[in-house]
Amino acid sequence: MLNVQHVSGGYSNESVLKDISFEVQTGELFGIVGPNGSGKTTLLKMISGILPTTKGDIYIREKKLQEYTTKQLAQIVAVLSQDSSQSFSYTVKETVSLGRYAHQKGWFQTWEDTDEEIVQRVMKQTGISAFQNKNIQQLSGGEKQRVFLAQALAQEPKILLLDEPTNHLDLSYQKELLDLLKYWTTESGLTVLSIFHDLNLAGLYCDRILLLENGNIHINHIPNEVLREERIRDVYHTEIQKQPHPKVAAPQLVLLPTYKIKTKAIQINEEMLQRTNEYIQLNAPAPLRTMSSGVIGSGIGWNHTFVNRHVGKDYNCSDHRLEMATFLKSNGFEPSETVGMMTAVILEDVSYKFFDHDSFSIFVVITAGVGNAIDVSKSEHHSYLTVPGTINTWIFINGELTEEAFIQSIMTATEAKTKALHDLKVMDRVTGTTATGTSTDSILIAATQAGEKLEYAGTITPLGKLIGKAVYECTSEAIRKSQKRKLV
Ligand SMILES: Nc1ncnc2c1ncn2[C@@H]1O[C@H](COP(=O)(O)OP(=O)(O)OP(=O)(O)O)[C@@H](O)[C@H]1O
Repeated sequence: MLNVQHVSGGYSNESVLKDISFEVQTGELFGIVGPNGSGKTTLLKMISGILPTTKGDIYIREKKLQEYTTKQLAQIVAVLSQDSSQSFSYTVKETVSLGRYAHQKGWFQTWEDTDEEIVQRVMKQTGISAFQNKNIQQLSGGEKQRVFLAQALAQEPKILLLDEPTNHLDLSYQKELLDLLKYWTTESGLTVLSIFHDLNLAGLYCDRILLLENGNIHINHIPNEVLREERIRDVYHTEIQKQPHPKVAAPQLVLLPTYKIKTKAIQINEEMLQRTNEYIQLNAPAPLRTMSSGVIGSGIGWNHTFVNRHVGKDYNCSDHRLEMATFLKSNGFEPSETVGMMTAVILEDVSYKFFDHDSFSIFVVITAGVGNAIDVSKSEHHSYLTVPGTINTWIFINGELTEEAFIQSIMTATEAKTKALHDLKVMDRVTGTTATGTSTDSILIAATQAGEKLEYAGTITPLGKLIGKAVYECTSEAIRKSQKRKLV
């Protein structure tokens, strides 16, 4: 659809673009990104025919750009530029209707039913029908942006060139516009070339991204390859981190602020632990990076407060997350900053230990009841029943963990717990075999992310050794305490 071949050029004596070549296929959503001044707008101006090239050629549908008349080009290419806002005193509808110019015939322009239909349709698609009779001068930046987008769409182009189309739009219109562009490229074969400053939006929506650096193509590839951490760091000269989008297979980048509120090196220990008959609570002086399976605050996050709540054995609730959130709120906790677990164990039977290594330390807190003990290798013999967690393991680490170390911490802790059950000969009542855990165990790994960097937490690493020992000892002690209580 579009073929840019060895294009160079710029303004008067200043050459901005240097030997640029790339192709865009029909139906592609093609992103152009790059730092300020890298030549993105210049490139778009050349493709739209506003700015001449000094070298090279641009082909649209295999025909050179210069061979098109202005009107012919307007039937194929529509442009939404950054400075579209040069608004004369037109109404919204009049402004959109100007987009039909390229399709009107003869000296005396006629307005036909199809023109009206198209104008109404694009106004609806861009959400501006309601104020079609308003003067464009009276609109907000985002509303104007949508009017000029509607004007470009009224042109019924085959190629849509957009210079930062989302820069005035609020979150919902950004998403709506990009969803629409994606829909039109996928379903109607519209070809879209768009400049993006927001690399995450580019990563989320584009089929391919061209990264410009000082007027040269740094790379033209799929988003995952273009948005590599080292590449973006080098080209944009800033610290970022790449992570997968939580819902779709797209890369996302987060900025790493240089200015961080530096808290004093904190140490999580038993002085921070408080217990009532109703719950055990630990308030960290700063948010901790967490990975957990709590009823509240599960998954990966940052949390301040940790609550292990006692509930009766007969606790039964259709929405235990909501019920727990309500409980937390009514006790003065902020659910969005809390990892919350439940247990039927008497909280007095909690076991906790602090272990120190040269440069890091861990604090482990465990409640354990084994009424629900299960041998995982034979769990098919059990019916599915959700009851409050019976072994709740909290592991606080005063150190900086990698993602790998978080996951390995869970593995190491699970092995240690299983060994404790084995050594105490805790049995699965249904199968008569040694239990490996209980049916609803919960775990929390929470790290201060300050101090020594701990790459790994496998069983024979320094961190793994501490976790293994602490979890084994605390689980054993907590089980013994709760078993003793039953015998009394
Ligand atoms: N009309 C102009 N006359 C002379 N030089 C210009 C003109 N417009 C842009 N330039 C220069 O060309 C270079 C590339 O500008 P361009 O607008 O293409 O960059 P960009 O990548 O779109 O930047 P931004 O992200 O800031 O929008 C810059 O150094 C800029 O100063």
